Amino acid sequence: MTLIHARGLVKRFGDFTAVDGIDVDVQRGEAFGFLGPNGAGKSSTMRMIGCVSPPTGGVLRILDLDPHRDGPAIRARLGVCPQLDNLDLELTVRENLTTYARFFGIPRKVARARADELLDFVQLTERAGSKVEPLSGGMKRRLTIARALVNEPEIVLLDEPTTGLDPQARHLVWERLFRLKQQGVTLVLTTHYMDEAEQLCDRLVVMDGGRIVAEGSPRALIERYSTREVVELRFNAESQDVFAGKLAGVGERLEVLPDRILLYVADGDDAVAEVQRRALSPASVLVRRSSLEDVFLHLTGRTLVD
Ligand SMILES: Nc1ncnc2c1ncn2[C@@H]1O[C@H](COP(=O)(O)OP(=O)(O)OP(=O)(O)O)[C@@H](O)[C@H]1O
Repeated sequence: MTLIHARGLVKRFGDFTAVDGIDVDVQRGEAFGFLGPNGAGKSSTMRMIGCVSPPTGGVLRILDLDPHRDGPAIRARLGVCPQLDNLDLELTVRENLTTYARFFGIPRKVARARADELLDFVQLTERAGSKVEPLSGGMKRRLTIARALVNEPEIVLLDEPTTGLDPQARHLVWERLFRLKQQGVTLVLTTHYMDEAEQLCDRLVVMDGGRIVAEGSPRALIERYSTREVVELRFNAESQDVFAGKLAGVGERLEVLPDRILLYVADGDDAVAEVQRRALSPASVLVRRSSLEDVFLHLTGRTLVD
């Protein structure tokens, strides 16, 4: 079943078009991602899906309902984890959940039991009675995710779920989100981290300048828009272009970045051997598999994380 259906969806702010006619379908049980750099239009799209920002144009159906007419009914079935944690600092960890539950008309006793269950799920049981302020960034984010689950939503919207977290905290959030997905919850997330998209998303769209530039599973996108391996070469010299000229014909494609040259190749070791045959001596050589970062670079000519 299609839970989110958008055709030619547009969001304008005055003369500025933030979302420029995108088509999206999200199926039940999917983890779907919007991947793109800052300003690509991801949050604007999420806010329209969350029924807190009306579309300027196009068709949008959520849970087979119309956001304009049925906003409250849709919102009751969504869980929202915004980009910035907006937890109530005056309340305890548990109270943040029980108070939020009251907005959905959940009876006090049920709310308390659900809060305890959710605190267990996000591994915050031991902090239930403490205030929010002293929690680490990762704990706050997990509490925000728990809060988004209070109404047992069918779709959870996560706007950059791990931005600003350290690597360990990110992995813990990913692991919890993966569990949620296993439980059949539909996840829709935005991210500008390609590793996050690769870890979490069954399918994603790559956005740039308000438009969708590619769509597919992480693996399909990499297969379609990149090669199997990438050789990263760094040279000590000032002029990379000179070296780039000498590398012509090695592999399928070459990208010159300010600090390195990327060779897109089927076999990295073969390409490195060819570089050596041409008597070029890079300061460092790294052979790695292609990633979504390479897909984005190929599609837009820019790196994703700037
Ligand atoms: N309320 C608004 N009024 C005017 N312009 C806006 C508004 N909200 C967003 N924009 C602009 O729309 C563009 C897309 O913003 P949006 O937040 O959707 O991008 P994003 O991909 O989510 O990036 P970020 O990761 O920075 O949130 C940006 O150029 C932004 O400045």
